[in-house]
Amino acid sequence: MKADVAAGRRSALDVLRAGLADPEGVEGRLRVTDLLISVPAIGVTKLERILDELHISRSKRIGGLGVHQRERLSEFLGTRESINRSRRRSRLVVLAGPTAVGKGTVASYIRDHHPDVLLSVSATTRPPRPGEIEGINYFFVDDSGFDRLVADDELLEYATVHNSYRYGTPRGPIEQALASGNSVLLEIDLQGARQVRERMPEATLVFLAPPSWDELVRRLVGRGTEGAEERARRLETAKLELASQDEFDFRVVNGDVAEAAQEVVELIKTRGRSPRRANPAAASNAATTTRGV
Ligand SMILES: Nc1ncnc2c1ncn2[C@@H]1O[C@H](COP(=O)(O)OP(=O)(O)OP(=O)(O)O)[C@@H](O)[C@H]1O
Ligand SMILES: Nc1nc2c(ncn2[C@@H]2O[C@H](COP(=O)(O)O)[C@@H](O)[C@H]2O)c(=O)[nH]1
Repeated sequence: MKADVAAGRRSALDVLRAGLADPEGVEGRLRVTDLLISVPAIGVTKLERILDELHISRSKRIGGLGVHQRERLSEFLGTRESINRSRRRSRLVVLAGPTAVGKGTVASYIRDHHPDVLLSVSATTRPPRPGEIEGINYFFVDDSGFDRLVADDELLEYATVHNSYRYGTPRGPIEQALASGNSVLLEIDLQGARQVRERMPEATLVFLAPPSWDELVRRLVGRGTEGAEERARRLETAKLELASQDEFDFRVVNGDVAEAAQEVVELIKTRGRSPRRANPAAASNAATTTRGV
């Protein structure tokens, strides 16, 4: 029975209800500690705190709970289950990868074709490029505006990218979207991806890889938005980013924008998490998802 709860085959609330209905039955004789510890993400430390908050002693069995203890435990498990349900439905996916690989292009394609996925809009101290729109591409702020966002803890993560400008992910819209069961896509750099992993370990990290180094350089030069010095700086960072692929859950090669976007959307919409390591197999010209092994 405990194994059923741990594996998600039966909810802890169902077991509690069965135990209360039949105090002498199998569920009724189950200790509350055993019930709680079988709930995913409740470990020994949390267990102590929860028992204290519910005013239930360690030795209590479900069938022996008093009226108020029953109410408190039912409410606790009910709330926990509804939070878990909404977390299971929603996903946070981080798309990272070297400069000019096409992160922004793939992310915009997803925004335009999959309006159900929230594409996070970052704050940055970088000045707008021609055609970039405030609130769509970025929230453009000056240094003191960015300092304020940091001081007010309004950013989920932030970093100085390519040793030049600061970029950060506003926390509020993401928390709102996840709480209401929607999926969120962050298009950020490697430092930011690492911070998100630290703060939200349930996030899925996707590495967008170029078909080849030469193609990456072609895309950067072809975009024409950076001078030679800035391009050189970005390519230096790119080498470090390419070397970090193993930290990601999945690797998608951006050969064709629509195909790469489709691969990312499938990762957003499907459930299972991968083991941590992405396979840095040779890149191909097509979008290719490589699962962690
Ligand atoms: N699959 C693709 N095939 C050919 N060109 C592409 C592809 N994807 C993106 N590009 C082009 O590559 C250039 C860089 O793309 P984009 O600006 O989206 O990269 P990025 O990863 O967001 O870069 P950065 O990290 O520097 O902001 C753009 O000119 C874009 O049109
Ligand atoms: N850590 C973060 N990195 C971000 C964020 N938004 C964008 N980025 C990354 O910055 C570089 C440069 O972007 P560009 O628009 O100036 O070319 C790129 O790698 C983006 O992914 C963010 O919120 N946090």
